[in-house]
Amino acid sequence: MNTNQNIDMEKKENTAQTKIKVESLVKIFGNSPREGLKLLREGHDRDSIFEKTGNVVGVGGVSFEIKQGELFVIMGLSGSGKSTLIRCLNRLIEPTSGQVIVDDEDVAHVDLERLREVRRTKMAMVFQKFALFPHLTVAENTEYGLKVRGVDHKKGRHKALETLEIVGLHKWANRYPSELSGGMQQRVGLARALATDPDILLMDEAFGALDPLIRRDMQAELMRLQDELHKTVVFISHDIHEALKIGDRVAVMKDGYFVQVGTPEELVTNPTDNYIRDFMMDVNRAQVLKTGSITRKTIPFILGHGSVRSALEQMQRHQREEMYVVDRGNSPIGVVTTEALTRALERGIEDIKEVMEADFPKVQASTTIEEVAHLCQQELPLAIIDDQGEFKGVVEHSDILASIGRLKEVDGDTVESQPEEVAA
Ligand SMILES: Nc1ncnc2c1ncn2[C@@H]1O[C@H](COP(=O)(O)OP(=O)(O)OP(=O)(O)O)[C@@H](O)[C@H]1O
Repeated sequence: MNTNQNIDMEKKENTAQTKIKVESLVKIFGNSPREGLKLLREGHDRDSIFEKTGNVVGVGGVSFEIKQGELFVIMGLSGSGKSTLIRCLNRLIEPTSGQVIVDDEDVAHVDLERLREVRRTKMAMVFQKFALFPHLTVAENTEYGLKVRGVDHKKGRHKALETLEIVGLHKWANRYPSELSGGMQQRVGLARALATDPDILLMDEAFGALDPLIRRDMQAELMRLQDELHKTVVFISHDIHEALKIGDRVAVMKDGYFVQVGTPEELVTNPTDNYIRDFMMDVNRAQVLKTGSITRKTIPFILGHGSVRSALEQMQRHQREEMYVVDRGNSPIGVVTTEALTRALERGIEDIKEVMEADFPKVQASTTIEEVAHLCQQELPLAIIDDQGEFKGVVEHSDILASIGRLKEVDGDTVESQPEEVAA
């Protein structure tokens, strides 16, 4: 039995600082957007505004905040307003009203010169169609944004090669886009955006043109880059699986509005209406739910606080067959079972260290249930730790099975043990 599993899933850093704050953003297409806006404010819906004025409401008034380092996905069906919204953020499309505050500055209302500066220094966009220049090499394409900014060739080339290395394409620097596969071309698109070192990446259906397998690679690549570079990413997708897989938070958009914004787990376990519920119908919950959401809070035994006898008494009181032992920093360091403790007592062993099993399954709370499902075969419950390595509780194998629907629905609630206070 291989019980020493330590699935090391780095939890994404999500600092508290707001990077983008969008307030009541509206975009109305047509000849008389002001008239459309007036009707919108009077409470008319999209269809009614179209009938009365011929104007199309692309975005009907959305407000949201994105944190520094967050990967925020806007997901919706065709025509829901995703592209319009993301283009309003850098004003490739001029908003009709509302604010787009980036680092305390309302980008929706700065003059064109300042807007160009913001685009050059803070935001870069990655498009679905790659938009590479066919007559330029991979390195030249990557360097392009830097050249436009007036960075000298030597420096620009150095930065381009460095960035190509990050996306794994440095060996292809002197090739032309036509020699590359679709996935590789999109990596160049990504490298070109990253080369300018923007704080914010705007990605409009960036992987939409890729084959499923390559798309999966690119999703993994983006998540890896995100962990490494901590950019703020706004990612548009019409694919709910992609959205739930890569997003720290996902906004589901419909007819120009956000229907629900939440973490993938919140959307799966707590859809606010039938529209969201329908989307979640064919989602594999095990791929979305984290072990942290089914962790049973349990009281561990603190090493140094007692003897074999006191550990056994504590376990009997809690009717537990096994109990994790933590050090004074609350890190799990071993597990004891009633059987081993009883045998130790019979043999007159008093020190818990001599009885403790140090080989046990340890899993980070941010690991998905799918990733730990194979550990169901093991005898011991999983010790769940946070990203600082502190003990959070245990997951029983029945919890894993229940969460993926084989025994019963858990609906993401934390399953708690009886919170009886004991002196350790
Ligand atoms: N330039 C435009 N002029 C008029 N209407 C537009 C224009 N651009 C978009 N629209 C309309 O705005 C609405 C939102 O379009 P948008 O392209 O933002 O949707 P989307 O969710 O990105 O769709 P897709 O996934 O197909 O790109 C649609 O009804 C669309 O017809």
